[in-house]
Amino acid sequence: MTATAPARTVLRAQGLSRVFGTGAGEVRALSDASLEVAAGELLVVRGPSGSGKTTLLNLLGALDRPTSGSVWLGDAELTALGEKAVLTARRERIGYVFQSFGLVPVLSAAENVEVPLRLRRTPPAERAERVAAALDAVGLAGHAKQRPYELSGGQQQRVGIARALVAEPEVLLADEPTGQLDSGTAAVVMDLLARVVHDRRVAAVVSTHDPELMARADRVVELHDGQVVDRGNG
Ligand SMILES: Nc1ncnc2c1ncn2[C@@H]1O[C@H](COP(=O)(O)OP(=O)(O)OP(=O)(O)O)[C@@H](O)[C@H]1O
Repeated sequence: MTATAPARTVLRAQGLSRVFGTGAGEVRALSDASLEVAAGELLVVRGPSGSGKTTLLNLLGALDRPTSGSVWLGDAELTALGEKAVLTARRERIGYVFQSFGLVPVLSAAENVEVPLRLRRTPPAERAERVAAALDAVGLAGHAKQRPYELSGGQQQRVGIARALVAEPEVLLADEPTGQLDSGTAAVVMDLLARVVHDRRVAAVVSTHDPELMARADRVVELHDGQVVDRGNG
C-alpha cells in the first residue's frame, strides 16, 4: 500500500472582503471569500463579468489590501505585512500572468523573462541559464531574441508564463490569461499552464470566463456578486 502525503496548503484566504468607495457610493466587490490552494494545484475562479475575480486575485497577490479578512502565504500573513515586506514577498514568492501579457515592448523575449531575476539581483551567469531554461519550458527556445511585436499572441503569453515562473515562485496568479487569445491558442496556453503548475508544484489561481478552460482545473470556485457560491468540481 502506498500512502500519499496530503498536498501542502500554500495560499489561504480567510473571510476576504473588499469595498471600494466611488463617487456614486460604496461598491462591495468581494464579500467574505475564503479559499485554500495547495502546492501543485490549479484552482480556477470563474464567474460573470463584475463578479469580483480580478478583485480576488489582486488581494491574493498582495497587489491590493482587503477591507477585512486575511491572506496567508505559507506561515506569513501577507495582509499583516508592511509595504516593504509585501514588495519582497511579491518579488520572491509570487508570479503574475496578465490578460494583456504585460511585456515590455522594447525588450526581447529573453530580456522580458529576465526582469524578475534582475529585481532579485540574481548573478548574470545564473540569470542567462535560468532564462534559457524558462523559455525552453514554454517551447520558445528559438525565439529568445524576438521582441513582443514579432511574436503571436499565444507566444507572447508563453513569454508571460516563462517570466512568471523563472524565479520559481510558490504561487502563480493569472487573471484571464487567455482573454485575448482565440479559442485554439487559449487551449494551448491553458494546457501549458496546467502542465507547469503540476510539474513545478506551484499553487496556482487562474480566473476565466471561458467554460472550456474549466477542464484543466483541479478545482473550480465560482464567484457571483462578490461571493463564493459554488465549489464546482471540487
Ligand atoms: N477600483 C475600483 N473602484 C470601484 N469599483 C471597483 C474597483 N475595482 C472593481 N470595482 C467593482 O467591483 C466589482 C468587481 O469587479 P472585478 O473587476 O473584480 O470583477 P471581474 O469578475 O474581474 O470582472 P471581469 O470579468 O469583467 O474582469 C465590479 O462591480 C467593479 O465595478
